[in-house]
Amino acid sequence: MPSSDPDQPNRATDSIDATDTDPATDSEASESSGGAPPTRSDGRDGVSSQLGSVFTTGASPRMLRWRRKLVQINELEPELTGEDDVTLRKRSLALRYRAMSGEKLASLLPEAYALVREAGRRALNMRHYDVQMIGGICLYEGCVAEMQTGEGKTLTATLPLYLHSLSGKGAHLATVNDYLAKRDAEWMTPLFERLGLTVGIIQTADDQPSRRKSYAASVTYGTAKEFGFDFLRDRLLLRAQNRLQTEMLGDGADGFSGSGDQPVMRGMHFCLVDEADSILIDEARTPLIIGSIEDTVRDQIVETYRWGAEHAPEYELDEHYIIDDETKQYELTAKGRQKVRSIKKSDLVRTVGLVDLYEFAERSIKVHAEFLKERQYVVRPGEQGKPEIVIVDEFTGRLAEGRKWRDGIHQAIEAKENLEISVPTGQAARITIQDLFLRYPHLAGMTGTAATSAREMKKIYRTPVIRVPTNRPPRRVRLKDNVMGDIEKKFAAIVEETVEMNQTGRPVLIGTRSIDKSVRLSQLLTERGIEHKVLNANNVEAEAEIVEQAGGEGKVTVATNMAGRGTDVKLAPGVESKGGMHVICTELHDAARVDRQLIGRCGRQGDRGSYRQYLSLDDDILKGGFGPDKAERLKRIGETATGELPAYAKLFTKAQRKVERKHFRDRMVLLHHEKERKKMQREIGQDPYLDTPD
Ligand SMILES: Nc1ncnc2c1ncn2[C@@H]1O[C@H](COP(=O)(O)OP(=O)(O)OP(=O)(O)O)[C@@H](O)[C@H]1O
Repeated sequence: MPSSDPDQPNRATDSIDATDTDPATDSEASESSGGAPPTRSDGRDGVSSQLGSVFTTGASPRMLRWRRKLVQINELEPELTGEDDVTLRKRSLALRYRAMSGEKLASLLPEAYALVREAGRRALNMRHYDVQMIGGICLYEGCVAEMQTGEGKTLTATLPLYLHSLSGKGAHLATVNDYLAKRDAEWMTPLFERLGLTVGIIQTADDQPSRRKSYAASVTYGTAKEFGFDFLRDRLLLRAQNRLQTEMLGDGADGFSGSGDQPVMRGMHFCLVDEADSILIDEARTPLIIGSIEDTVRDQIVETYRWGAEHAPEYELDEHYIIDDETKQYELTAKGRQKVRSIKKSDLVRTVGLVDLYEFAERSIKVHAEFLKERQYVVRPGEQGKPEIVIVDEFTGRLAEGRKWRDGIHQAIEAKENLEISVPTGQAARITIQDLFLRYPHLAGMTGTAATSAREMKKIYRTPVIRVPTNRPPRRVRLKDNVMGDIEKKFAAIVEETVEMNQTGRPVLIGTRSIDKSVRLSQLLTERGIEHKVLNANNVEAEAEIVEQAGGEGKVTVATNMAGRGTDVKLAPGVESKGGMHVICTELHDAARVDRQLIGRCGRQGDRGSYRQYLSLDDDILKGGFGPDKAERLKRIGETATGELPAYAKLFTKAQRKVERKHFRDRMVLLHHEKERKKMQREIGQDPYLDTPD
């Protein structure tokens, strides 16, 4: 559905009022407000008591509306449970038919969600909890659902993916890496298959035909990056085939003529972004760029220039070519074209199309006849001593440094002079992650830690952030922050705490801000004889495995905070009764949500767990927040101070807020500039994704 303004598509969200999550709220407050134990239903109206607490007086109209939907879904359950697999599938097909005939997805939601829940129960032995249904409804309505880590985002995602796929335009799930895309897709495939859906997985190494097949599936899992590159490649293809006329064609999904190569995507309809904070906020500015010329094509072009130059002296005026009096164009005669076809060619040149070869020959002949060394140009040593062509200005006779002839003339001269041929590699297409996701008419996100970026999400993507209650009351304990004078004292205290925890058998996870700090801590732990594993962002698959095992008895893991993201830390038997996992945060990050991500590794799904934040007066965050002068003063205080310094604790969160605000402003400025650039380009008839400045 092309929207009138391709950059501001109409979202499926209802009126987006104040966010339900207050970014300034102390996140811990909600963690302790657990409520009732995990029961399936409180027996009153089929809604679990866990949710009951959410819908008490003061609940927003939106929440009350969702609750009514949930009741409808739950009412369908007994009926569906009694039906066999074939009937379930038939129901699913009937829903698809209704959606394709134009019935509103919102009206199909209760039955669709009840079906997905039943399919999950049968195929995966996982019945969506009521809180997951609420998460699913919130995602369908175009929100970012903040669900605590370990609450089952993977299963929740199946709900909106299924519902949106019914309209037959595809539903995408964007993750942060190939590994997670594959793992989640394979995990959820049995559920989708029960309902007659197909699942596609995009991996970086996939070729075009297999990508096309994956996008043709009902639901497609892949990384944000691959979705972006496929969008760009398709757009380049459409332009090459003259099928992309104006930006107003939207994503080019409609009206293909059907000849030649086909794009791999069949449009961008709905995208659910996993780890939304990381993809939509942290990566927002990352540009995805496709070079205009691939290496093999480049080699082919270079060889064809050389082939042209080598044979140019053999062509005779009037016999092989003529010069148009008016346009001064060089044109091959029939005999000239015959000559082009018959002269010897290397394997690479032979693969060039004939029409192109004629053009190469004509250009080389023109250059041979008209462009004379020491007249129109000179050859001089350029950068790094390599000889290069410098144009002689025809009016002033001076050297025009840095200027180049266009339309391949410059390269043809380089070939004639046997110099290195400067085939441009420039950007052919470019899009930022932010722009990419703004192109989806329906966008939603899931994350464990969006509360701190709620304002930004809403402002940029118009996706309100909704905190979804946990299925089981969280029992994560925050231990008092520990402020030390400097990093050495801080690390020493961290090692002591690790030793103590280790003696009780509880697993410890230590998060650092950088790789070198994780290496330093690892050294100190080794000196104390503590066995441990170190993780940094090198091998995602191996890391996922280590993180998974980090919940073993007496395990110590040091990790940069991004390591092993999206992987479930499972507590080994017996660890829970010892107090669960203990997480040590060694420093504040620029974004509070990164800290919360680390904290979320413990106390998953109602498990016990604890964490402590360590800080020191020489932490980077102080410099980022208050500037070098104040940071230096604090550092000096820290150097002489001994013991804990609790009076300074508040300073750190203040600094973090300042840094967050600065990053936020930067991102808004980028958004503004990008918008202006695109507007300007459209006004002059350019494509903002393909006509990119080099
Ligand atoms: N409805 C359910 N019934 C039974 N088990 C469930 C259910 N939902 C989730 N789980 C289990 O909870 C665990 C965590 O699920 P998942 O990995 O999707 O969490 P997550 O929210 O994505 O966590 P993270 O933020 O770390 O990525 C899984 O082991 C899954 O099997």
